[in-house]
Amino acid sequence: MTPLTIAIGGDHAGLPLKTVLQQALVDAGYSLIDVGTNSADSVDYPDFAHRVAETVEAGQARFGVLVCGTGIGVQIAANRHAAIRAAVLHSTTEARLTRAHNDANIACFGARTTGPEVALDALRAFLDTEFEGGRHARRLAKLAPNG
Ligand SMILES: O=C(CO)[C@H](O)[C@H](O)[C@H](O)COP(=O)(O)O
Repeated sequence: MTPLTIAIGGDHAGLPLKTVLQQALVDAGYSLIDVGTNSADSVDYPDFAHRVAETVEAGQARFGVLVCGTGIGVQIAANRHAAIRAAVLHSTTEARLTRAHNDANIACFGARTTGPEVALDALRAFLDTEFEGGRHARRLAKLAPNG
């Protein structure tokens, strides 16, 4: 079976947590598209958020993972793309519900706000939860521009 592909990226502030999440995803058998950054040099988080969003929008990856200092900047940038529903996660409950109810396709994390164990648990819950559809699909339709 073809492994699920995940696009991953983030800025310098997110790099320590991105590295942990990236290794865990590889160990779990996922195929990764890493858009960077991979150095501690200061960079701009929207550049990496847009790359991950574009990769998911193009269907080259099923899900995206984004990491910056708080997860908020990358979430804002990714959500400017029409096909993207990006959510900042601080718990397994948020991860499960944003997949089940919002059909979120990008998980965002804050390396300065969320520890690696909590982030890893949340990412696993995000990837293991299916969208429930039904009433939630009707609501998602209303998220479309001018919806
Ligand atoms: O954009 C952010 C907040 O949503 C991210 O946390 C960035 O990583 C942060 O702004 C980077 O800050 P720095 O002082 O340039 O390291």
